[in-house]
Amino acid sequence: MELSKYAVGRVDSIFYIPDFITAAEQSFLLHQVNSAPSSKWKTLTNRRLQNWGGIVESNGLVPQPLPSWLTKITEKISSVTGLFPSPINHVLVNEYLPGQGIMLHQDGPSYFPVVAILSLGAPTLMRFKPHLRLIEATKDLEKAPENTSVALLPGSLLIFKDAAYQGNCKAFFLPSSSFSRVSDYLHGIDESREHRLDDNVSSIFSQFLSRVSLTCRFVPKLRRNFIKL
Ligand SMILES: O=C(O)CCC(=O)C(=O)O
Repeated sequence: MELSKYAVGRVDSIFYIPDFITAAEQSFLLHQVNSAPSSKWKTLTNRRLQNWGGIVESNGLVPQPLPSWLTKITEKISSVTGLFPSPINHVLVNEYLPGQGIMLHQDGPSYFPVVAILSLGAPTLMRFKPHLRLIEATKDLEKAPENTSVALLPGSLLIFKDAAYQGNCKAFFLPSSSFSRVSDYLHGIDESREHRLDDNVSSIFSQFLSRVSLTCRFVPKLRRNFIKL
């Protein structure tokens, strides 16, 4: 796939593929998410989540196999995008009720610096905001780093490559051309029922349905499970 055709926003290395999956695939995935035992859900203040693939610790992943309904979709993401060096081995399922969101953040250093987020259910808006250190580093330049937003419709795939995955990207043998400025950006979703695209585009989404997202990543370093006696 020629990914550059799907580049969006005013920040490099963000890609948006609409209709990445069909309505039937969406219903299937939602059904699987909703069939998980209630113990699989972790409830946070502003969303709830399921963790699949194992526990990500600062020094790697204590792996658990992904269920087949997830390997099928993650294999499709890997093969279509060609961005992952090995099979995706970690998926977070987030569920947001109307008005819920996720605060601006950067993903942890254990992940390979590419994220693929599949959206199901309600639409929303993902915001990218320059990190303070990028604002500082570019304050003498003519062009200040910009905020950008991407509307995420159900069935779409958002990809961004984030060198801020602390960054010793060379360790992953990425060509330097694939390093991205997104590394210096935070991403998040406002806790609001209405999402304004940006100052120039006045579309507003009102959310009535809940939204479910699948955040798919690859953790290169695996840790062996151990039992303490
Ligand atoms: O739900 C989303 O689209 C974003 C999730 C996210 O940023 C994360 O899991 O780190």
